[in-house]
Amino acid sequence: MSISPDFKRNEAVGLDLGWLNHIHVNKAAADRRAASLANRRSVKKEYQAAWLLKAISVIDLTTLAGDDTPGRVERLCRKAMRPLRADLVEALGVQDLNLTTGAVCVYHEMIQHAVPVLQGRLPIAAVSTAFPAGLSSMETKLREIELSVAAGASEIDIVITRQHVLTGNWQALYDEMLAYRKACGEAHVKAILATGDLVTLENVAKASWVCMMAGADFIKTSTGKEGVNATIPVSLVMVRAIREYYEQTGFMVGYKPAGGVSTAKSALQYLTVMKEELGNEWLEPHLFRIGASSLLTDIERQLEHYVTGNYSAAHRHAQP
Ligand SMILES: O=C[C@H](O)COP(=O)(O)O
Repeated sequence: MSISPDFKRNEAVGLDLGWLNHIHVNKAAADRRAASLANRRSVKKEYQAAWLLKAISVIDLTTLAGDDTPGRVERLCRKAMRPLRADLVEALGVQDLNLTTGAVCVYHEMIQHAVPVLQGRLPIAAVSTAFPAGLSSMETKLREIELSVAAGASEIDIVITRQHVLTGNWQALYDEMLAYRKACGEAHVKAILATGDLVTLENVAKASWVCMMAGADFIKTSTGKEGVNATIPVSLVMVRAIREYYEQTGFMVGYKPAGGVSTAKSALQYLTVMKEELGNEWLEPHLFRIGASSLLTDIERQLEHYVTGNYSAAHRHAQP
């Protein structure tokens, strides 16, 4: 991650149940705001290409499939380092940008195949802690984090234990998150809330707060494996929690919508949410990522249309 030297990493501030008791989510208002974002053109047409390039720079280019192979991961890494076809880079006149995605995101076992291709030029995010359900022993999950960091991951995407949220056991969630944060050491930790499993937006808000209070560097919506993954209403709740946490503590926590974000249009909506709710500072890769496996293909297609006026079939674009 390119982080400015004075960036102050979030630290555990202690579990304050008083903050949680104040949380109230107006679901109807969140839904209305989400609908207004979906219905309006989020970015003026003349700026769309620039915004799509920005979107590419914050993608955690992901492959998290049971049939992942070393070859697939190596292709993914090469794509992450050169996410746009050379002719499009030239036509857009953005050779000097040296555009890359924000990171690649893989299973622990695949880190070893990403390392030689990326050679430290891009962060490797690993999903550790028994992704996606997280239902292994704590000892196993902490060991997995340590092994992922030792193998070369500089970002760890952990999954929380959903039952702690569903039973209101905030102390257990705090303790778990704190232990993960400690096991990560210098590696940054993204807390996956699996919001599709959490039933209410109030639970999403409370889980966001507890994970931030326990030192999460990012809060992330989903594993991509829940029935419902990233949505705009959930994002509004989470980014507002990030804003309030910043107002209370001075710590800037990052946000990562993930799962089902596959169109350029939806990426622009998430960028708009970040810009309007948190401001331009939160549009940089150290504070914003989009976890996605197929989004880049659609963005490349839209940029080709911008350059040539035509769409080519999606299969013509290199799939990671
Ligand atoms: O963390 C990222 C997600 O697992 C990717 O989900 P996706 O395949 O729906 O883009």
